[in-house]
Amino acid sequence: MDFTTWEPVYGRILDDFGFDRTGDERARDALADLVAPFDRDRLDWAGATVAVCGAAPTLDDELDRLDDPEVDVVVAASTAADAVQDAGFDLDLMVTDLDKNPETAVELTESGVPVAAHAHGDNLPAVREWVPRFDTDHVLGTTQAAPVGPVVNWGGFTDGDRAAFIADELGADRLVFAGWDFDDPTVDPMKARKLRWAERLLRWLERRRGERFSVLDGRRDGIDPLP
Ligand SMILES: Nc1ncnc2c1ncn2[C@@H]1O[C@H](COP(=O)(O)OP(=O)(O)OP(=O)(O)O)[C@@H](O)[C@H]1O
Ligand SMILES: Nc1nc2c(c(=O)[nH]1)N=C(CO)CN2
Repeated sequence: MDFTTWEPVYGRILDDFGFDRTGDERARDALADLVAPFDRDRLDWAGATVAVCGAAPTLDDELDRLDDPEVDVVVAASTAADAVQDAGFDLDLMVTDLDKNPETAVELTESGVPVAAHAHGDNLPAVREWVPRFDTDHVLGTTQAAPVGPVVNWGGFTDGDRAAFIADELGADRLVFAGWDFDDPTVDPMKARKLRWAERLLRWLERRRGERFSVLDGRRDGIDPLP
């Protein structure tokens, strides 16, 4: 997705949360100074079935979905990367805003697994602390503001839905999901609100793709549509 398509939705997210666009831009610029252009051809997922793993408590019970022979690529959001690896599955990409398990991201880049590292207005200290520790060859810098230099914006807000937008941008043929619970009673009110947005964004993405994400089955009527 290009920024022109993303920007109106981004504006609604900023309004809803009261986030400051200039804060996102400042973090983006700091990230741009720390990363190099990422060769997207190394992640050519054209025709692939991509499993997008979220970090809901249900993930452990759903990891067997990764055993499906149809799954070609595994992407994990934030702490889902640890669960996926602990269960013995190979990871193709970790997507993170560095707020929970940045050590995992360091280890992954050191072993040649790409990490999509996100900068936003509320994680600038983490960007400054952790991105310099990554192996730069294996970092894809992302922003939710306008893309600049090596930092891309292919859409998405929370780590998990951003992972789905990245898979879409990289040509995935089908997206399947593990570890998603939009109604998770264990999350705090801010996280619950972010999950509402993740759900809306995935609905938007599936409509644009002409796909039906099983993770949204039974929920579509209750989702406030995006353009
Ligand atoms: N019930 C859930 N609890 C947490 N994350 C969930 C849940 N369901 C889906 N997810 C997805 O899993 C991702 C990773 O969650 P985790 O709590 O590890 O990360 P996070 O760093 O706090 O994520 P974010 O900063 O994007 O909110 C979330 O970004 C979200 O997209
Ligand atoms: N400015 C800002 N942007 C975000 C934030 C956040 O807390 N602040 N959280 C996100 C996912 O957790 C994604 N983007």
